[in-house]
Amino acid sequence: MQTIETYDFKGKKALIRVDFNVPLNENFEITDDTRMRAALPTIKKVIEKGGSPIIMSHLGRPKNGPEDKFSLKHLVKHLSDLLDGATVKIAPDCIGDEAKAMADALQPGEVLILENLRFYKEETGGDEEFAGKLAQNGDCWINDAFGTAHRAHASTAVIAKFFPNDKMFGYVIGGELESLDKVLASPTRPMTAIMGGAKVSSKITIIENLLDKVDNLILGGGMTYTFVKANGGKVGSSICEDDFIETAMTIQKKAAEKGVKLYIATDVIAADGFKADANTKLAPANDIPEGWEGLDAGPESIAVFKEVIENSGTILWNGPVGVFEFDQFAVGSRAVADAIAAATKKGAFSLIGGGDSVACINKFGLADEVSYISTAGGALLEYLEGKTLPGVAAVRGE
Ligand SMILES: Nc1ncnc2c1ncn2[C@@H]1O[C@H](COP(=O)(O)OP(=O)(O)OP(=O)(O)O)[C@@H](O)[C@H]1O
Ligand SMILES: O=C(O)[C@H](O)COP(=O)(O)O
Repeated sequence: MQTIETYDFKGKKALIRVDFNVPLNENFEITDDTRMRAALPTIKKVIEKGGSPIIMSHLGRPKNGPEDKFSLKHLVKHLSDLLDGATVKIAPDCIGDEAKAMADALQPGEVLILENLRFYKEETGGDEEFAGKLAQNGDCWINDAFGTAHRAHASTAVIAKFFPNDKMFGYVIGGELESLDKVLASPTRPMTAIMGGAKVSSKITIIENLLDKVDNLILGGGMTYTFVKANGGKVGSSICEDDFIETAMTIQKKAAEKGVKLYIATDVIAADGFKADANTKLAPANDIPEGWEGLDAGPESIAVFKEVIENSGTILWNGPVGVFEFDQFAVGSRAVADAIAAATKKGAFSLIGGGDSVACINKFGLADEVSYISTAGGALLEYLEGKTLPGVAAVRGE
């Protein structure tokens, strides 16, 4: 299999599928450029080895063809800044004569971005003819979009057949797989997963699968209350998914059978509304008054979480343990982030994934103090579930 290191890029046009699906504010300014920064080593390497990078990405989920707010033109200036002022051009379309002409005319050191792939429904439809048209813009294909690797789209998977001997992973996917495989295959024990956040239903299967891998499982944030209710507790108006109470019971039973230690928040900061300036009170997690909802972990839970995390060899964090966006409910997530940083300093391997979890660690300024930050949300979780990701399989020729 080719790699960026071995491949000869000299004079070649390298089609790089990246995940530049970054958040934009109402003025089309990028509010978190983690995914763009992550792709820089791959882009720079292609340039350094004499190739011309041609960037392909989606942005958002446009449904009806081209739409200004989903245009990748909003990213051009910032990419140029990140590349120390390199010339970055944008083609008005991702396929067709004009895009091809612009790709052909690229000078050494210049970068071309093709317009949003999802302006064509053929992209998400995995259309082979469309993939072939994209392929005409380059001599090789680098897949570096880990965040989109769980999608079998034209540019993430189908395009591979047009480059049987000229396809490879970029550094983002390479790094993500290496880090995730390390967590999954040979974790330094004890291994601890912290699962919080708000998406109980979409993450509960992952929790079940994680029981085969971890020694400790911390359940916090919005994840707490379905479990508390399953155990007969009163959760007030906390986020809770009644349809998954049965699953929560099964998970607890399985954890006991497998010897996995489960730590569910025992005390919480309850609020009288989902807002930054809500009134608060400390409450037992299983006795939250009607009209109140748990929005952060309490001091007793935080102390236990910290102790477990700081004595772990491998740590996986997905989902904040409180509504960290509101400062008064960020205490638990801050404590978890600090404990992860402390454990990492002592030699633990720490991996953080998920859009809000990454925003959380960035907010606390601790991104440099953890071992690895994943650029992926859904793709990371599917990989952790043991699923084959189409974007990975396509490069490997599986
Ligand atoms: N107790 C709680 N009640 C309600 N919401 C909570 C609670 N604790 C955390 N949250 C919210 O959960 C959200 C994050 O959940 P989510 O499961 O989406 O995590 P994530 O890291 O973004 O992962 P993904 O990328 O898979 O979405 C945050 O916005 C946070 O405010
Ligand atoms: O943000 C993401 O998770 C990726 O960019 C994939 O986006 P999608 O869920 O719209 O396919």
